[in-house]
Amino acid sequence: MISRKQLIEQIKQKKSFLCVGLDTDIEKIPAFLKEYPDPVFEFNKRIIDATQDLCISYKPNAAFYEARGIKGLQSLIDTWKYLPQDCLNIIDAKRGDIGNTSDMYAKAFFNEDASGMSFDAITVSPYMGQDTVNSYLSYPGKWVILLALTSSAGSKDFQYLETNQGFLYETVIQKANTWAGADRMMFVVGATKSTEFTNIRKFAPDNFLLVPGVGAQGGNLEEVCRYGMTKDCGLIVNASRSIIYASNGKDFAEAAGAEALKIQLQMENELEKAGII
Ligand SMILES: O=c1ccn([C@@H]2O[C@H](COP(=O)(O)O)[C@@H](O)[C@H]2O)c(=O)[nH]1
Repeated sequence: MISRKQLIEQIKQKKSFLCVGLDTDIEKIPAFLKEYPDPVFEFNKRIIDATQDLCISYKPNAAFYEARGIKGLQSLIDTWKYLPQDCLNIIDAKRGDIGNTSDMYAKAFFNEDASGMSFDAITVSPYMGQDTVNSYLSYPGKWVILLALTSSAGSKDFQYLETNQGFLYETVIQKANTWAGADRMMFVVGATKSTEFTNIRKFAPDNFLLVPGVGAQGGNLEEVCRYGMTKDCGLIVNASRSIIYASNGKDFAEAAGAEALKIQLQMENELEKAGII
């Protein structure tokens, strides 16, 4: 469990607001790891060892684990157990369903006694409304990270539709902020949408934003910070492929560490510019 206060402290202490995405594809990891009983866990473990001083968050994407059935679930459980407890550990699951089904999703990812895992935060789709989000909020101290303006090209299909209260994504943010405070609710905003951050801050002045899309998707970290950073930082910027697949050789963990360090140094610079550290 990590509170807003602890998150802000971690950012200042580590001079970083980096989230390392564990989108671990068994087809893409170095061949020599296949000798280990669980190559995916071994890969994640070494990535975590190489990056934990440089980031404040980890985000396994559930799809990469669920796609491998029982073995994948075991890799996810073992990875969760290995994640540093001072980091905000996010399961990127993008769930959303009626209440009793959401209760089961929440149990799967938040209730260690039931499933063997208890992440600090989960990504959730807002499409089905408040009753479908309450299940996650009923776990004290856990975070909901609601999809608002995604990094995908298809974000234009629905998220920019006009509603009585502006674009649909603006309505999502305004409504969801009546469901929980900025100590429990975050929003996903893609780094590829950096020019929208000024607008988003009108509706989400205090919320942390989970920002995927730097690295492999080409988002610009400096612009994200210019338009999206708050006095507490307010940003958790994710990079997955650019870090974890920085090398496909024996040096993959070292290369991941070097890539994470590059981003952390940029972040340190941005935090200094903003007078946060
Ligand atoms: O709008 C969104 C929401 C989630 N994602 C997820 O973030 C990572 C990005 O990975 P990269 O390799 O750094 O591109 C991945 O898990 C996506 O599912 C997103 O990209 N955009």
